[in-house]
Amino acid sequence: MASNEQKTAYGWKLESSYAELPDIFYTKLNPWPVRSPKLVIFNDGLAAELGLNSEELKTEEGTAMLAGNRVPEGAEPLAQAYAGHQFGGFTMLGDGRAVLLGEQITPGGSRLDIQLKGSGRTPYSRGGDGRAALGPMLREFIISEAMHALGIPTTRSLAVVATGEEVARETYLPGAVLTRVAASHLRFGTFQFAAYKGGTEERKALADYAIRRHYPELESVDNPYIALLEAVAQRHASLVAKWQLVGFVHGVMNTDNMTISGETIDYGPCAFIDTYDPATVFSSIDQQGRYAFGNQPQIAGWNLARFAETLLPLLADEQDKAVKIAQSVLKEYIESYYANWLAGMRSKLGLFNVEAEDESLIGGLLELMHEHGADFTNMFRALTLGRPEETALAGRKAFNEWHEKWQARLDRQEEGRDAAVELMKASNPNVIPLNHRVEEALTAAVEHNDFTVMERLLAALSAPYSYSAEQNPYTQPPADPDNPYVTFCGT
Ligand SMILES: Nc1ncnc2c1ncn2[C@@H]1O[C@H](COP(=O)(O)OP(=O)(O)OP(=O)(O)O)[C@@H](O)[C@H]1O
Repeated sequence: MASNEQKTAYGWKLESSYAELPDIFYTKLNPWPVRSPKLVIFNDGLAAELGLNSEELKTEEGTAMLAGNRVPEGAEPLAQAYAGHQFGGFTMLGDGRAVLLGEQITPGGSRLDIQLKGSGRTPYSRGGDGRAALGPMLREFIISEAMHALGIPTTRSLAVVATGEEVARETYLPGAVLTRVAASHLRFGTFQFAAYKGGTEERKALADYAIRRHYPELESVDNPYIALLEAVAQRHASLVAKWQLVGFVHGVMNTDNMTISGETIDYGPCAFIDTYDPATVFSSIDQQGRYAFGNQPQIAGWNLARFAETLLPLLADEQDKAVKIAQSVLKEYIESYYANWLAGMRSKLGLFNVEAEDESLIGGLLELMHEHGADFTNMFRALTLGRPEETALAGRKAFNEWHEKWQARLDRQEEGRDAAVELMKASNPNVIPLNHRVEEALTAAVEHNDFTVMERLLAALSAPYSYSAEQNPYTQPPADPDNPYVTFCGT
């Protein structure tokens, strides 16, 4: 048996292909130990997928690993360098409070990054303390796992360990370390770093690595770098459409928060919209609404343009030609995003086939929802369950007319009503992480050391399309829809 097929204790089977990149891309260092680690939440299902031994990891020694106090045997942790456009301005960044323990080779043969977030200072910390607060790490755990259950590509959360130390933010807060699992942590910002700090060789090394790791089928095509750009653009056309279809607001779509794999990353001031309003923002620092719900598809396009710029020397020998190639890929992104979104909206309304009037049917509903402040998730749930009378639009003449048109449209389909309802159930989640429910769970955990509320919420969120009766308490919109209830999203 090859040595890399032997598991160490706890099920670790860590490699570090990332460290084979030129050394400008990282700094090897161990996480900084914390005072008194206590495991507060652990994801048994994910551990099993990773081939990790849950029971061993939950022991004191195992928890010490998830806290960064002990490095798994054979692991060579490192902090990754990257750059990014933050709210439009370019800056050098890097893992300022995270280390990559390594890449776990799973029983299914996947290679997944295991990262500790909140693991102490690194050369990229700038002025920061390298630490993370418990509330935001639990929030990342809940939302990322909910996104996964919704079928949306995302980084995952394996565990949160409370550190027994305080972190100084506006006030003193309990500290924590999150174990994050990702297809990789290659970001658009990693390429921006390569373009800024390295030469063509470094860019090429990074692009080759990204292709090998995420798009191996492109290795043999004529120009794999054009194919890489296209593939990343297509993954984001799909990803952002999925966000829009469930009402997810990322909140900080800086280029360092966009992945080459097409996974959602960095659950900072993110949240799901309650009432439907494209202008919704959850981040208090986003005064201009740059990252508002309705802007996300365009912002992803803007970020893709920054990514494309880093690849220009690899796309074609002449700059003009390279720019034209990039522009055409970006145009395809917009078209593909819209096609994905439209197909998803059709499914949300139980429509199998395409009719010319669908766009106005969909647009008409969204306009009414916006005008009358309808709850996004509940609206589509009510339509799925055939209970239009339970929506905020009930009794309105314009909605009645819309509803009649929609019913007639459904009647024109061959597939029949039962199939339409099944399609709607598979496309409209019964339950999403409603902000007031997330807040309630985090308040119980952080302020009262009670993690049972969070565990019940996680269970309700684990099968969002099941329409089970146990989920009912988690589908009630907030009493006060004007209060966005997003407070644990700091750092
Ligand atoms: N307390 C901190 N100490 C040091 N660096 C920090 C701290 N908080 C954030 N950073 C760094 O600032 C940058 C932007 O922070 P942001 O909050 O967007 O990222 P993050 O949540 O830490 O990381 P990720 O994108 O990996 O989820 C990142 O490079 C991050 O590592």
